[in-house]
Amino acid sequence: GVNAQPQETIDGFHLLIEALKLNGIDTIYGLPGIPITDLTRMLQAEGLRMLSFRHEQNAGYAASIHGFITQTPGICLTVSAPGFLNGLNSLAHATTNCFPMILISGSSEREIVDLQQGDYEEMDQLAIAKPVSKAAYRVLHAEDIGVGIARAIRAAVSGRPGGVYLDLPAKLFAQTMEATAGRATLIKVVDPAPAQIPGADAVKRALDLLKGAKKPLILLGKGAAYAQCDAEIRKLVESTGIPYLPMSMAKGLLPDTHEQCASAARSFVLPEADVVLLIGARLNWLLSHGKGKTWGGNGHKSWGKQKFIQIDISPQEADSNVKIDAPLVGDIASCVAQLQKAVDAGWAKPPKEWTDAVAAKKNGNIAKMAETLAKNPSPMNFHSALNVVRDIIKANPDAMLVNEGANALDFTRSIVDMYKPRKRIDVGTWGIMGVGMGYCVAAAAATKHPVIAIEGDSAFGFSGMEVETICRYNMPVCIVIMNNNGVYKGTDVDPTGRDPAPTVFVKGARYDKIIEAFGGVGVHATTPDELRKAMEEAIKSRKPTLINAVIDETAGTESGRITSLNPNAAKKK
Ligand SMILES: Cc1ncc(Cn2c(C)c(CCOP(=O)(O)OP(=O)(O)O)sc2=O)c(N)n1
Ligand SMILES: Nc1ncnc2c1ncn2[C@@H]1O[C@H](COP(=O)(O)OP(=O)(O)O)[C@@H](O)[C@H]1O
Ligand SMILES: [Mg+2]
Repeated sequence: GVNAQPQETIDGFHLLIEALKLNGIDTIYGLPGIPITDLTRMLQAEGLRMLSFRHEQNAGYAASIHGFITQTPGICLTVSAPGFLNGLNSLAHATTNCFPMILISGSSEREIVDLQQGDYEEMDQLAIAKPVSKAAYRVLHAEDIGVGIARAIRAAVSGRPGGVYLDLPAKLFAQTMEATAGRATLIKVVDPAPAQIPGADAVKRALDLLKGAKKPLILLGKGAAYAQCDAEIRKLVESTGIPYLPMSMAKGLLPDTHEQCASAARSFVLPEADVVLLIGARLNWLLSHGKGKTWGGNGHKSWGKQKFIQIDISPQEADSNVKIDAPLVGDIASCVAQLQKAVDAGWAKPPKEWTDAVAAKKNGNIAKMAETLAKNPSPMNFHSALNVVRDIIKANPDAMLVNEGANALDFTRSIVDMYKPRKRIDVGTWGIMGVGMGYCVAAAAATKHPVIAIEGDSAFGFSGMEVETICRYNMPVCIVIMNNNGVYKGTDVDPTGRDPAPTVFVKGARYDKIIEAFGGVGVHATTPDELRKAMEEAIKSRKPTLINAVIDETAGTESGRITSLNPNAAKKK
């Protein structure tokens, strides 16, 4: 017949890119190589932001925290086998922390993998990903890419968010199909994180318990921050008048300076409270599993009498550690809305003796801390350095705060007040070191706000090479390394005299020189004034900056706040 129009075709590369764009994905964190190098070029050419890292682990941490900040899955893209394995840490981190992310890795052909015939970077990646992910899928045919992306997104963000693995064998990308038919296979997911309304009976049970409390306490977890119903949460806290404790990444949901914030009285309110309302917080190790000394311990008058209400989207979380008297299963926004209705209908504030007792304890501790912060020892210690950081964050409440280390983490969490939600992003549930620089890239890419990273010198070392990445994209990141010359402190020695101790680093290390290699601003700060000036300049200039803050080597304690988790070595005979 007449010369038929050549059929327009579409290949696997472009079906994948169009499926991502169709679902509002605009940023990819990854590292090029076989079989995805061309994919990274095409993603960029098609208008997605393709952020390329120096180690896939950091790209993965970036993707995981992108998910926490935006409620859309962060995407990490890696090559097969070694690249995939480097991404696994962050996939497990995302699943553990309930952050939505998708790890997409190229892989070898099934025929060769399944016969173990020794393909280039051969590995059964799907099988290896399953145990550390919330869900894991593989796509073999181009017409299934639309379903694969839809399933991965829905699995990542619905219910309890988590890490999802999507395995794409190399041959998939070059497959082609007729373009119109191909595009018809793509799915734009509808309502991927549906509201989960709590049952009326569960709401009533929770309210009856909370109404009757003499010493109620609200515990806000990172789930409450993730839910992005900030005004509703603030209204519930303020309209009930109940004191609240924010977990690390829930800080800023209400300003830490809020009169109902009980952080400075944590060790008083946990054992004393008679009813505890958990909102998006698990009673895991961070809360001493809801029992033991932290909660009053055996023999304490509240022992075994405390009642728990738990708002959580996971129906299985209740009773994981202690009996939950009123599980309220649903998404936080829906659960808080139901509770608010009852509060609006009339609510008695908690007894004055309770709120006064909390305030007295809190104000006493704040006064003590103020005394410590006012000291100006030389060399600087964590307190005098963080007193500066505290002022900088107060003056720049929109800045993102990345934080990791042991003392560098624990002191920052208690000294640096946060004023807005989802600004403090840190090691999370696992206490994992190495998230810092990946988090900085994602925080800069996902929020456009300036990013301040307070890093232990050991913690920084896990991802330090990404300083080049931060400079390459010219990101407004100000890294402050709390350089106490070691893991926890810098004073250990090798009793045999042969080597440096396993916990110390090069004396007087000049980390600030590293960033100068990539065109960034390096500062060596030995006083609070030098630190303040350098941070203010970095915020103003928005130039990538690394400040090497020299901290007293004796200032830290082993493992910071969690010293008790260290096993006791048997006493030498
Ligand atoms: C991946 C990984 N490796 C090792 C650790 C163990 N660890 C390590 C190695 C820390 C570093 C502490 O040293 P730092 O310099 O970062 O902080 P401070 O000196 O301020 O305490 S904190 C901690 O729990 C970890 N949590 N995660
Ligand atoms: N939108 C949501 N609605 C309800 N629960 C949520 C939501 N998002 C996350 N969660 C829950 O929040 C909890 C977060 O707990 P966790 O990570 O232990 O916080 P933290 O460490 O701050 O205490 C998880 O149990 C998770 O299921
Ligand atoms: Mg250190």
